[in-house]
Amino acid sequence: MAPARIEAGPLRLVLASSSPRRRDLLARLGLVPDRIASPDIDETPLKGELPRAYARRLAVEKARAVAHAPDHAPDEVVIAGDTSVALGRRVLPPADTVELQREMLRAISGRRQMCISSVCVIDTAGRERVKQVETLVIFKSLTDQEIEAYIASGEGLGKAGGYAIQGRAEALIRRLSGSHSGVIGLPLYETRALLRAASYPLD
Ligand SMILES: Cc1cn([C@H]2C[C@H](O)[C@@H](COP(=O)(O)OP(=O)(O)OP(=O)(O)O)O2)c(=O)[nH]c1=O
Repeated sequence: MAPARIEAGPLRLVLASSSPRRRDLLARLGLVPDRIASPDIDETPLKGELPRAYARRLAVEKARAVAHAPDHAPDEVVIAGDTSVALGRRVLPPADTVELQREMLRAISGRRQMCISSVCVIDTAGRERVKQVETLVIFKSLTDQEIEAYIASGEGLGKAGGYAIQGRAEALIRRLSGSHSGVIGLPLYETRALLRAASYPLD
């Protein structure tokens, strides 16, 4: 008698992110995570760490933190991301205060900045795959009045670089080249490719 074939059950998707934006971006791929986990990792850049390496490391560490946690199940595919804003060699931190936000908006005004978005997917065999996309963002030269009006909107507070492209900031952006979804938090093209490579069913 032929041995019974063990059918693999459906895979479960775990979003390793506390960001509601990443959940919304997954929805644009028709996906609803089976579980959402908040990775608790130290996001301090290493000494001398450049923005690309930083964004990549954070996406991987967030995914690993969830994939290696005791409540991780063998049928779970884990996805995590990181979005960092780089001005030259400098990673711009989240705008935790209005003062810091003002300082960053002045610094990025009229200058080229790179939004680096990394995605890491860990499949059920524990294999890690990472993709990174860089998006060039150039704001117009901002007047003090424009900066204060933007700050007063409250939109960019807490966000990397002090702005959120998904709101009114886009009206101040002269040029964007790369991945719009990547700037918000999860580049859809790369995310789809990584999930497919991890055998997660996607059209
Ligand atoms: C530049 C930019 C950043 N952001 C946000 C997304 C994130 O809050 C932040 C980047 O921080 P992340 O560390 O990538 O994400 P997070 O801290 O929100 O969530 P988690 O670590 O749990 O996955 O900047 C925007 O929403 N829009 C933008 O245009």
